[in-house]
Amino acid sequence: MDLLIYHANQCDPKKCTGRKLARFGIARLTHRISDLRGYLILSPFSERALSPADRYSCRGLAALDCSWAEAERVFERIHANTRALPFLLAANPVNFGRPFRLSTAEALAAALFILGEREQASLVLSKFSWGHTFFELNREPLEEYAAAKDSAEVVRIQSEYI
Ligand SMILES: C[S@@+](CC[C@H](N)C(=O)[O-])C[C@H]1O[C@@H](n2cnc3c(N)ncnc32)[C@H](O)[C@@H]1O
Repeated sequence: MDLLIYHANQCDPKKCTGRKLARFGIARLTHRISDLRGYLILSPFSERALSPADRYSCRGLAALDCSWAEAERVFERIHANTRALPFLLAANPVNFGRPFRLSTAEALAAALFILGEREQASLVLSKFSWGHTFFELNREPLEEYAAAKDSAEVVRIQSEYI
């Protein structure tokens, strides 16, 4: 699946997971919001949860690599085609153990897993020393979300974990 990252240039380049994915040719970077057209955009502010039913409804997946402090303002400019990821724990060193606050790489990998693209999900996180920890921490909910029929079922499953 095609992966696109809108990059807002707000992060420490050494720690930025989006830049790292681009360096490995796993995702493309863009600085233009208009390039996101047609992509399913991963947004923690979306009212709709991602589910396997989204699998064929987009040309690819997009994330917005920006600072968490600026995220609400950046996402104000994005209106269509957004999806939130359900309850999952971050494994990255900056937000380890925090629910919902995933790095760009974790968000893309989780979305790929839910959409049935498990090999690509593993490839995304294989570039990070903590990548396997994300799957270990979240294996059970990820399996359940990936087997859900639609967004409403994902939300129901999520409520059992919160
Ligand atoms: C705010 S940026 C932070 C990037 C961080 N500096 C890094 O290097 O990975 C993380 C992006 O991943 C996606 N993301 C993270 N958590 C998410 C969630 N719970 N639901 C949907 N998307 C999420 C969003 O696209 C979000 O903008």
